[in-house]
Amino acid sequence: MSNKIVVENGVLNVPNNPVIPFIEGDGIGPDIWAAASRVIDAAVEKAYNGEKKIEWLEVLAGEKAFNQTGEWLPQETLDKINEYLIAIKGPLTTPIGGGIRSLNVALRQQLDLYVCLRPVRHFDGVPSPVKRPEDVDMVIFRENTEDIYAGIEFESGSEQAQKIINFLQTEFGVNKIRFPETSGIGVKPVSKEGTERLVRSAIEYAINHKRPSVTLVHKGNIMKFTEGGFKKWGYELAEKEFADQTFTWNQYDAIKAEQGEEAANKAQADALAAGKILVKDSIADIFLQQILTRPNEFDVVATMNLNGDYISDALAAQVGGIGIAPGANINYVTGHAIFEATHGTAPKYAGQDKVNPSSVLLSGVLMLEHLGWQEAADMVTKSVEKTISSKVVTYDFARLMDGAKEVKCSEFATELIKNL
Ligand SMILES: NC(=O)C1=CN([C@@H]2O[C@H](COP(=O)(O)OP(=O)(O)OC[C@H]3O[C@@H](n4cnc5c(N)ncnc54)[C@H](OP(=O)(O)O)[C@@H]3O)[C@@H](O)[C@H]2O)C=CC1
Ligand SMILES: O=C(O)CCC(=O)C(=O)O
Ligand SMILES: [Mg+2]
Repeated sequence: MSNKIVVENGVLNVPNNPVIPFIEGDGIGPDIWAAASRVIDAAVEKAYNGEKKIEWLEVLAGEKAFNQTGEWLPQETLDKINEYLIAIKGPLTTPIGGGIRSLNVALRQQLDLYVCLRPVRHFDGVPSPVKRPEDVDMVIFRENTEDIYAGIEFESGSEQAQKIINFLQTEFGVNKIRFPETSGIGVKPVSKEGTERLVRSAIEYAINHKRPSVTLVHKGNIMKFTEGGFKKWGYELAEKEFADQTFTWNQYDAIKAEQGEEAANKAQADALAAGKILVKDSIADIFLQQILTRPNEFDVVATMNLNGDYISDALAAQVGGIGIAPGANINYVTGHAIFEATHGTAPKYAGQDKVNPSSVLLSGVLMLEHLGWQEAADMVTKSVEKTISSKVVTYDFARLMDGAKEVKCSEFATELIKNL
């Protein structure tokens, strides 16, 4: 039997010995990947008595790729991930202000991994800056291919920036560019198709996981045709494709305008009592306040690329930080997916065997669940809970916990394996 994962009629077919490409990553990547892969392998071995085993295949990206091949993201890496469908990666460095564009973003764009899925929940015993971290249980659906992350930017003073500014001024009468001589220019594409496939995935997830609401987060009051478009298209999609399963605030407003507030309240209450999912929206700035003050009100969150990047780190902080925040980049149509930590390369800790491997490990748990290997996934999750509850933790948690025993990244993995 082939050891390739394939999609057949929209369903993943996973052999017992699937080949899964991995990118080790820059900075802390080698430390956390070594630790996390040991735990994943041990859990799979234990859960299936050796009947299943992942055949890891290293593919290169980032500094390791550049040093070995002269390329930051070799075509062979993209080809292998394309071929084997599912991959996992450590973080990759992106220089600020100049140099290469993000390899992380490039991977998502080139494989069209349009959903960045980032579940955020609290693990018992994890130290948190908020009083009730257990109230945070949200799943972020971040659009992963559009927005200002498309990388269409022109430097201040460049011929391109000047041409665009001149064009805007002469063709469209734009007179609002405050300092036209020295402005850099960025372009923010947000499309109906891009919004629809993201919001569709978020609503399907809410239906499949029995989540009561989907919140569209946007800044549509200011960016009317990009972020405002996202909100409009999101509501339209819910009402068109999920009419029987959802009730939207858009519908609430229409009923209120025609029949008054009482009728709108009743329609919403009836819809929710019938098990429909509430599709609502929130403007991004107040959303960042409300996830802190009343996190109970939010479940599935659908948003654009930049908002999703900010929201995922902010929410991660409420449940213990990015050291424990997992993620996945998925194309639900082709079946391609790359699982990856939410955090970056934390260069100051590179090579110190110090940081928390939980983010990439829990991304591995998402991967195991995606493969249908739920037993192994549950085993890792339970071990993380047990190990943290026993107060054996890496530096990031130890500095916030009384009476904790601080261990290295590799020692934490060994403890996790013991607790499987
Ligand atoms: N998907 C990806 O590959 C991503 C890549 N990046 C890239 O990473 C580089 C560094 O980015 P930076 O903004 O410094 O953000 P990082 O996420 O790399 O690090 C910021 C801080 O977060 C904490 N942290 C990160 N990872 C861990 C971990 N595993 N365990 C414990 N604590 C952790 C550390 O906090 P403390 O100092 O408090 O100990 C660290 O100093 C940049 O080039 C950036 O572009 C960034 C995000 C995602
Ligand atoms: O690609 C990068 O360097 C940063 C990306 C990022 O912060 C994220 O995807 O969360
Ligand atoms: Mg980020």
